[in-house]
Amino acid sequence: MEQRIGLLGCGTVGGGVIELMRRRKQRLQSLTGWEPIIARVLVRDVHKERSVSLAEDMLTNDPDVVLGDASIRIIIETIGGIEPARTFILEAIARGKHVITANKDLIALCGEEILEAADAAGVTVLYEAAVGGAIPLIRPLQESLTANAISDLKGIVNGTTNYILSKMTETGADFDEVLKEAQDLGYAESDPSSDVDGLDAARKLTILASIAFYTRVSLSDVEVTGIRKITARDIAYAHELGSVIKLLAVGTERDGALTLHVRPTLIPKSHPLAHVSGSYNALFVRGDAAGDLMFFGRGAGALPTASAVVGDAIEVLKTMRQPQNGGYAPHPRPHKPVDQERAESASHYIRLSANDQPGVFAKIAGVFGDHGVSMETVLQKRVAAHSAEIVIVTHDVHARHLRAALKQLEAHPDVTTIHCIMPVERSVNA
Ligand SMILES: NC(=O)C1=CN([C@@H]2O[C@H](COP(=O)(O)OP(=O)(O)OC[C@H]3O[C@@H](n4cnc5c(N)ncnc54)[C@H](OP(=O)(O)O)[C@@H]3O)[C@@H](O)[C@H]2O)C=CC1
Ligand SMILES: N[C@@H](CC=O)C(=O)O
Ligand code: NA
Repeated sequence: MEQRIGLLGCGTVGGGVIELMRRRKQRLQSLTGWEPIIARVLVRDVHKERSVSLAEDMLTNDPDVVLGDASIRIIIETIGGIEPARTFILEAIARGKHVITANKDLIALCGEEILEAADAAGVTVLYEAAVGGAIPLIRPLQESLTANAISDLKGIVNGTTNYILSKMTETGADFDEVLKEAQDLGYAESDPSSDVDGLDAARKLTILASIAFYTRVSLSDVEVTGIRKITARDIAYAHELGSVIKLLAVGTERDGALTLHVRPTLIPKSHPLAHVSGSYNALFVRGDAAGDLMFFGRGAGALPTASAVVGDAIEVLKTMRQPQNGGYAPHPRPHKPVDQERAESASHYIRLSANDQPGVFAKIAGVFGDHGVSMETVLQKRVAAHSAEIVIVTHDVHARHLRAALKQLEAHPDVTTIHCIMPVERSVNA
């Protein structure tokens, strides 16, 4: 029996969904007992060239044609952003349709509203593609691992920035040029500043942390630093220090309080996350019963993302008579305070420029010493007449002490600029 599906959006991900559903037509039928058909496709511009061939009468730019079609019981949303995606999804739910979405912006910001509406309407909303593209993360966290108290999430969850940093490291390529490549490959968001400024990763951490720590985390709870300030010089210094730079999303729970960060981080080359390159993503999870787990795979791109969307579609088709929600909202969850000050002490990388005169380094070292910050490694290079660039890797230091030392250095007459500050990840064997 046919099961008609409405697709909202037919760009990188939507095109991939159509292609993969065509490829797996027989399997979808035998697995679910339904014959799923993409019946209608909503786009902005019906005349635009598409990556997949579509019958003319499938395409529309009128949302009512899709949402108002009572024979369509499943909606797949691949438009992105908050509006009009939110309104379309809420309308679909109100009309009793199941929803699958790849939209992390929307789930991170309005997940509660959407999943409560779905719960009330008795329909299913799934969003495996929203975090980590092809990597199964949402379902393992909310099903296979729910018996655990999860204490740590740490990973690379943005393909665009990982592609940019990998290419800058491997080929010395220029930031703008590599960003353009990531856009051409379909990895970047429609506004790539979401990727570059760390917001996309923060949205994904919001979703992951809410599920993993069994609470409700807001996007504003996440401290975010993007990769704009990372230059070829930092990448070269990282190399000299036996490390690479990655944009890490980190969430921890200690004694019932959370810390949530997204920031560029120096990672030793011996660390497993150092080898996660290009559009690949990886997530390390620590549970009290399961111990340490590592998830790895393609985090962006048409077919990797479609893999997760179509996987969700199969789940919806299989369970259409037994709605089961995405697990993000339906039950009240304990409130857990976010306390970034509880972050454990960590080693830090600092690159600064200072006057190249006798005694200056001793003064800088003195400021660090006054705040209890001790140095593990120091690199110093003369970059121009009277100007030296100094890279300091500290021993483990609490953020409060480092902030105080840096504040004093910012005002120091011999320090011209503090270019870059990043935490340093310890080697797993350390
Ligand atoms: N690209 C990736 O690797 C991944 C993307 N995602 C998420 O998937 C979603 C889609 O991303 P992606 O496919 O890359 O985006 P694209 O920009 O490639 O595609 C967006 C599609 O939505 C359509 N659209 C945009 N605005 C409207 C509107 N107002 N009304 C109707 N249709 C509209 C566009 O129509 P038209 O074609 O006519 O312009 C286009 O077909 C986003 O939420 C993104 O975050 C998740 C994981 C990975
Ligand atoms: N822009 C995102 C796409 C997938 O979520 C990324 O680069 O990871
Ligand atoms: Na996923």
